[in-house]
Amino acid sequence: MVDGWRSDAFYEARRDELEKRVGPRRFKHSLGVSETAEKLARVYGADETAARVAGLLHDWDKGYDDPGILARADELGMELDAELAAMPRVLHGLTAAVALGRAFPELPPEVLAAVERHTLGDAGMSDLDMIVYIADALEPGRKGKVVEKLREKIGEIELRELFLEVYAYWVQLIMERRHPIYSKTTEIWDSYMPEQEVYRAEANPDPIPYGRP
Ligand SMILES: Nc1ncnc2c1ncn2[C@@H]1O[C@H](COP(=O)(O)OP(=O)(O)O)[C@@H](O)[C@H]1O
Repeated sequence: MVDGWRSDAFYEARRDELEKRVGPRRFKHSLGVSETAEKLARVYGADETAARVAGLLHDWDKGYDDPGILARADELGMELDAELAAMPRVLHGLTAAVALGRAFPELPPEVLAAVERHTLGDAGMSDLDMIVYIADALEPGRKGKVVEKLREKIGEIELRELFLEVYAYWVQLIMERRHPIYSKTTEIWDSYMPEQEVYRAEANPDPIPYGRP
């Protein structure tokens, strides 16, 4: 029999608690993320149980309103810099990772990391981190043409490529909604880009290279 955080009993108990912590729409979304993450883990050869559990728990703290999540971070002893303190909507993954780690010490760090990184992403994300990030965007409750196109790519392209496509889609969406972008977003993006060769023009004998008027 499997016990601890990998057991069905653990999953079912957290699922029932989650149902009381968030609204019905968010609860359904979390079940969708859990299922999608498990499927992605199967396709990409990652730990299916870890993906299923991290997907279920990713929005553990999403039930708090803006002042509530700031109070929660404070209660947990988290020190937020001024930028994050001004972006309460992005904090629920960060607080959830700390809170879940304390409430359920048997949860492994890789599951907590995936919960922590599901909103803003990070440099050096693990396969599991990417899987939960992708599942959050592509679970069956998310609608739209772009989402459908991205869904079709599951298993067709590498996990990292799929993650980058989903990340780019989300950042674009945030811009379209005229929401502020977290300042480390470009740094995170660049960390996945191959090193660019710095363009250096050949020394040109003509000081006005594009011709004289
Ligand atoms: N790089 C970013 N910069 C600023 N806001 C972001 C960024 N990524 C996501 N967000 C915002 O954070 C909020 C929570 O996103 P997310 O955690 O992915 O969704 P959910 O918790 O609903 O599954 C959304 O309002 C989203 O637009």
